[in-house]
Amino acid sequence: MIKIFTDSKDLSAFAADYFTAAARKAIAEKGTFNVALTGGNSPLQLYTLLASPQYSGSIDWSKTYIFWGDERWVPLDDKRSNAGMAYAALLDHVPVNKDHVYPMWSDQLPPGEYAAVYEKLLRSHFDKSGGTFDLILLGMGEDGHTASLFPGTQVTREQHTWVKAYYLNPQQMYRITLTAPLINLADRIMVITFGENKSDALAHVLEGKRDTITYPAQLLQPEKGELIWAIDDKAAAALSPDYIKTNGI
Ligand SMILES: O=C1O[C@H](COP(=O)(O)O)[C@@H](O)[C@H](O)[C@H]1O
Repeated sequence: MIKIFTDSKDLSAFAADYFTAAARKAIAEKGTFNVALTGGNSPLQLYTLLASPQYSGSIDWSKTYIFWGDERWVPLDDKRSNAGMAYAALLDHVPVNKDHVYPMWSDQLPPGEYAAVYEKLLRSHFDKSGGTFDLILLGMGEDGHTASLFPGTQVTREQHTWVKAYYLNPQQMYRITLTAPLINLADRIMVITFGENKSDALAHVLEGKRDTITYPAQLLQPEKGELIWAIDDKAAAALSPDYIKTNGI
């Protein structure tokens, strides 16, 4: 499904409503809400909105467990940190239990070891709380990457492991990421994508020939859950009218 907006404010309000509804449903049904946050610029407005009195009061943050879809392997006070951004825009302003927040970062372990620890933590958390992620938020880069599943990387071929870390040469940094086998178990995936610089990649991802090595966002194919692309009209510019007619909501 895709939902196209002409205004980023409307897009973020839609995403905030979606987030809130997912949280309320999960908490009503099983007592917890398990969500993975995304990084980059796209979710900033959403996080700010969720922190506002209009939204923050409608979620039981004490029953909310926060994970991440991916991370740049930098400390939280580094301006590139996805978790640092989420704390500043959202988590520092809502009554979430800080012990229920699991950034993908450790200053004690190297990234590869921490990826295994993070996977263990997720498996044990899901054993206790039941199910997997109620919601995974993601973005998409102009190269068609999502989470830290970058074009041409081995991690796009992963079939079993849930969390991987690897050195991303072009960026000269480690990345840590959930992999497609775990992402696709989620009940809901929402990908937030803005801007004309993403229109070519988005058209390839949604309408092009399947090539998940070149366009890793094509890996998003939930087994049973819902996948929704919340995009602006600039990102949607290269989609065909037929595709929009068939998949638009
Ligand atoms: O590097 C990353 O980029 C993507 C896309 O970011 P955006 O700034 O274009 O919205 C993001 O989804 C991912 O979490 C992040 O690590």
